[in-house]
Amino acid sequence: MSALLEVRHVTRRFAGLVAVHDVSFALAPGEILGLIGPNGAGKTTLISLISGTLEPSEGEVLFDGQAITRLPAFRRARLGIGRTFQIMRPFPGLSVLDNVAIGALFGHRGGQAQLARARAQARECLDFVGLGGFADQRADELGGPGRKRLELAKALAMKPRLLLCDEVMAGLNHVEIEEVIAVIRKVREQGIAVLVIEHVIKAIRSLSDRLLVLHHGELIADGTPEKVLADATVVQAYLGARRTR
Ligand SMILES: Nc1ncnc2c1ncn2[C@@H]1O[C@H](COP(=O)(O)OP(=O)(O)OP(=O)(O)O)[C@@H](O)[C@H]1O
Repeated sequence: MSALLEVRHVTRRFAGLVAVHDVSFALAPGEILGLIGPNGAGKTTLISLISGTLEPSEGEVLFDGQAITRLPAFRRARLGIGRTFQIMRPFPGLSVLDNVAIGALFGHRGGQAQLARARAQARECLDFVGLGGFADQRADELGGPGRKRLELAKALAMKPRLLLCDEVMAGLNHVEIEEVIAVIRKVREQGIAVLVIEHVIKAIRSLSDRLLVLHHGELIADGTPEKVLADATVVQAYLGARRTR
């Protein structure tokens, strides 16, 4: 199957620091790709280079065969790239529903033109992630697990073809993690490609079709979870220092 996303020899420097160095990979429609690596390895930077909140210093990003390397984030969102943020900042005074409706208004292909329709679409997304019962609550009244789901619902409301998830399971308990895994699997069943950054190894192992490992900004492994998690370089660089929860 041809790639939906292609990252070609992408490098990103911040002054003297090379956060991402010569990274290349491709992602097919409906594929779930896990991205792991130690703190500071460059994972969030890589997602930002794909979503457009950062531009690469070198290299190219292609979406559906089109170069998007220099497109601003809102244009990429309209092409169908949605993301969640590690640091969650819902609009605090707005309801949970309206936080998601904003995504529906500004998302894929210009989004829904009218607020009523955007709200209807937002309601579907809240049901999809299991937050339907919280629609009318203020967003800042949600607890941590609810905010993670809200991030997912906001990204899904933009009707993405590619969903970038930045640590949507961090801080969740085992039951909550299983619930989020089920949501991401349902997302994939709709043919949406998913790139997931996660430190919870057990979750990423069961969820991912393929795993990438970043270390000091370099891609040190790309393959099936079984192969990658048994790789001696990966064990030494990352897993050795962690408990595989
Ligand atoms: N805007 C920035 N300006 C300067 N340095 C940055 C910036 N963003 C990230 N960095 C640096 O780039 C490196 C990679 O950071 P990044 O946040 O991408 O890592 P990460 O793998 O997502 O880490 P974590 O698992 O802790 O979230 C780090 O050394 C970080 O300090």
